[in-house]
Amino acid sequence: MDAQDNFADIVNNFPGLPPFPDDVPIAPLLRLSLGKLLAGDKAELERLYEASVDIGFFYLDLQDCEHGESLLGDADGLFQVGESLFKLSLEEKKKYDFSAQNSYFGYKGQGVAVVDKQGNLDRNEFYNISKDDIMGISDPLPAPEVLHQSRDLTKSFMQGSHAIVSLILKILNDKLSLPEGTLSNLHRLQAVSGDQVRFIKAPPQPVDDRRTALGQHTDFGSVTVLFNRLGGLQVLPPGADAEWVYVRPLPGHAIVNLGDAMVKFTNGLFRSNIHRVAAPPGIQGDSTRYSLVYFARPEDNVMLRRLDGSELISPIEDDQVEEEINSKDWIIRRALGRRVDLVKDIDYEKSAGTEQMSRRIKV
Ligand SMILES: O=C(O)CCC(=O)C(=O)O
Ligand SMILES: [Fe+2]
Repeated sequence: MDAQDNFADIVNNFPGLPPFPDDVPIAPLLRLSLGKLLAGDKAELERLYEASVDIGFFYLDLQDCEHGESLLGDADGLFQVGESLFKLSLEEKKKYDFSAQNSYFGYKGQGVAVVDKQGNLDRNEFYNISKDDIMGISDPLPAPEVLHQSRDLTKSFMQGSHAIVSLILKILNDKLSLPEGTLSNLHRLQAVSGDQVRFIKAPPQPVDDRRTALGQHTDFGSVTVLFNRLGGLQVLPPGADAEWVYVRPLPGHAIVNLGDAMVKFTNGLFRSNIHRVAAPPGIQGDSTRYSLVYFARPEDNVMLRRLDGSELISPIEDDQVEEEINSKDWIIRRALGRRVDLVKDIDYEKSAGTEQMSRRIKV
C-alpha cells in the first residue's frame, strides 16, 4: 500500500495552514484509536504491541472518546499559549534559561545546540515546563506571566497526556506479562520525575538554505505524546539502506513514540526510533512551525536497566555491559550534552541514546 493511502479518509490540512504536500515520502505509521484502546479491543491492543516492536511510532486518533477530545482541546489552547510565549523579547525569555544550574527546564534559545557531528547548530527555540512544578511536587520555577496564567490549562494537558501514557504502559505491561503495575509504578504522576511539556518554535528558513532544525535523536524517556500541525518531523526506519521519511501530521491525532527507557527496560525488544525535524516540506516551508510535546520519563531514581519478569525480554548476553545510570542522570547527560554554551569540547557520542540499537543493523 502507498503510505499516502493510509490517510485517504482524513482531511489534509489544519485550518489556516498550507497543506502537507502529497509528493514527499511519508512513514506508513499505524493509526490506533484511543477509544478502542480504552475499551480493551483485542486487535487494537495487538497493534499497539506491534507498533512498539516494529518502529516505536504510531498515530493515536483522539476523536473517538471524551478523554481524547478534551486533550485535543487542551492542545489547541496550548498552541496559542506557545505563540504568545515565543513572542516575548529574547531578553525576557533568557531570564528563564536555567541550564547553567544543570536544569533542562525553561527556555532554550535558537542555535545553542549542535545538530550533527559537523557542529551545525539547531534552528529552533524550546520552552520546557516541569510536570513536578505544575503538579505542586517541586518548588515553582520563575516563569513569564503568560505561563502563570495558563497553569490550569497546562495541568489539564499534563494529566490528560499522562493518563494516555499510563494506558499505553499498562497495555504493554500486560502484553509482556510483567507483574501487574511494573511499568506504571515507575511512572507515577505524583512522583519526582523529568516529565515535561515542551513548546517548540521554528521560524521559516531561507529558501536557499533549508536545513535540519532539530538534530537526529531518540527521545530520552519512556513515551512521548506529540502534537504537530506542519510537517518537518522525519523518522529513519530501521535497516542499513533506510532513508528519512516525513511523518505527516493528521488533524485530531497525536503522534506517539517510545523513548530510550523502554528500549533499556526491554533489552531492545521495543524501539526508540531515530527522528529529527527538517524544514516543513513544500509550501509549508514558508510558515513558522510550532509544536507541542509531552515527554513521560521514568521517575528520577529509576535505574535504566532490563526488567525481570517477562519471558519476552531477552537476557543480558555475556558480552553485553549494562550501564549503571538512573533516569535523572541519563536525561541531564542527553539534554545538556550537546549545548555549545555549556560544554567546552562536545563529545557527540557521549550524549547519545539508543540510536545504535534503533538502527537494528548487525555489525
Ligand atoms: O517538533 C517535533 O515534531 C518533534 C520534536 C522532538 O522530536 C523533540 O522535541 O524531541
Ligand atoms: Fe524527539
